[in-house]
This record gives sequence, structure tokens and C-alpha cells, in this order.
Amino acid sequence: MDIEPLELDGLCLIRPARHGDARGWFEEAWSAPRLRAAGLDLAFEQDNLSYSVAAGTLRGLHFQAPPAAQGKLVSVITGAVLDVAVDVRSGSPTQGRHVAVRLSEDDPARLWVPEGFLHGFVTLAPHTRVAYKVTRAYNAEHDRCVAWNDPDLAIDWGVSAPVLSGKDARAPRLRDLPVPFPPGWRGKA
Ligand SMILES: Cc1cn([C@H]2C[C@H](O)[C@@H](COP(=O)(O)OP(=O)(O)O[C@H]3O[C@H](C)C(=O)[C@H](O)[C@H]3O)O2)c(=O)[nH]c1=O
Repeated sequence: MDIEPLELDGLCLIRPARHGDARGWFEEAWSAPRLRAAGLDLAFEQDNLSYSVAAGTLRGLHFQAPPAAQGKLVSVITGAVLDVAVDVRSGSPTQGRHVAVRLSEDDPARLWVPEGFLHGFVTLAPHTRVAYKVTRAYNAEHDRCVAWNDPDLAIDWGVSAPVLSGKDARAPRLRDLPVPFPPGWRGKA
């Protein structure tokens, strides 16, 4: 397994070894001891799986507000996505900046998104399945969304008219929300 830190503090790509043979391949999708040895002591409460029929389906930008904030370990089972994480930690030197990475069934890379980030993805292929582990269970009361096309975030999703849920189509701009992760907030992971 190797870990590739990304330019926003805390964000990284985690690539488990993919052991190929004539049948296909095997990988340890998640290993607590291997991650702990690499300095990532992560505990998860829930596994999620989402299936999107069409390419150009955009889910996001989402986060759970404290005290239900979630860290997310995101992987693609089938298909491919452009996965986006936006730093919204008050006082972070990279607050407001984002990273966009391609995740696909052909690459073992997973994206680790700590608490304090908005998260979303747009599918790059039909019949895309995204599996992700979260550090806290779903909490509808603290579930929040931000407009995918918020001009302050300037994210190039590569699509102009994505398939959206009603909730995401009506999402507010970040500036119109209460500060999601206020000064002094400290995450779990
Ligand atoms: C997230 C979640 C949702 N739900 C229910 C609530 C709705 O009735 C239905 C669809 O929820 P939603 O439209 O929020 O699903 P997505 O748009 O895929 O949301 C996810 O997409 C982005 C990429 C994320 O990072 C979040 O993990 C998550 O918000 O599933 C649950 O029962 N449990 C859950 O943990």
C-alpha cells in the first residue's frame, strides 16, 4: 500500500497493492494495521455504496456539520468519477481551495477526505458504483449541501448540465451557509 499526500493538508490518495494473476486480481480494500503503520489511524462507522446510471451524474457538494462531521475514504467499484474535495476548515491556509482527482475501477487509488471538507463527484462513465467508508454514521439533521457550481469555489467539473438530485439542484452557495467548521473546531480524524 502506498500513500500520496495531496496539496491540501490531510487529503491523500491511498493505493493498496493489487495482486494480479491469470484469474484477475486481489487487494485488501482497507487495512487498519497497514493504515495505522502509515500514520492514518481511522475508525469508520458506516460503509456507503452509490450507483449512478448515467455518466455526468453529479452528487455533491455535501458534508455533515459538527458534531456529525464525517471523514470519507472513497473508492470506485465500477466506472469512473472525478472526485472533488473542498477545504472549508476555518483558518486553514487552503480554505476555499479544492482538489479534483480521477478515481476509477482500473486504479486501486482511494481518496481520503478528512472532516472539514465538502465532498462530491461527477461520474465519467455509465453504471458507476462508488463505495466509501465514513467515520460517523449518517445524521440527516446535520446533512448539508453546497451548490456544485458555487462561483466562489470555481470547480471545473467538466460538465455544464449534470444529472442532479432536487436537493443538489437547489443547494445554496457556501457564503450563504453558517460557517461549517468554525475557528477552534477540531475533527476526530
Ligand atoms: C448519505 C446518506 C443518504 N441516505 C439516504 C437519504 C436519501 O433518502 C437517500 C439519498 O441521499 P442523497 O441524495 O444525500 O445521496 P447522495 O447524493 O449520493 O449523497 C452522498 O453523496 C456525496 C458524494 C457524499 O459525499 C455524501 O456521502 C452523501 O451526501 O439516501 C441514507 O439513508 N444514509 C446516508 O448515509
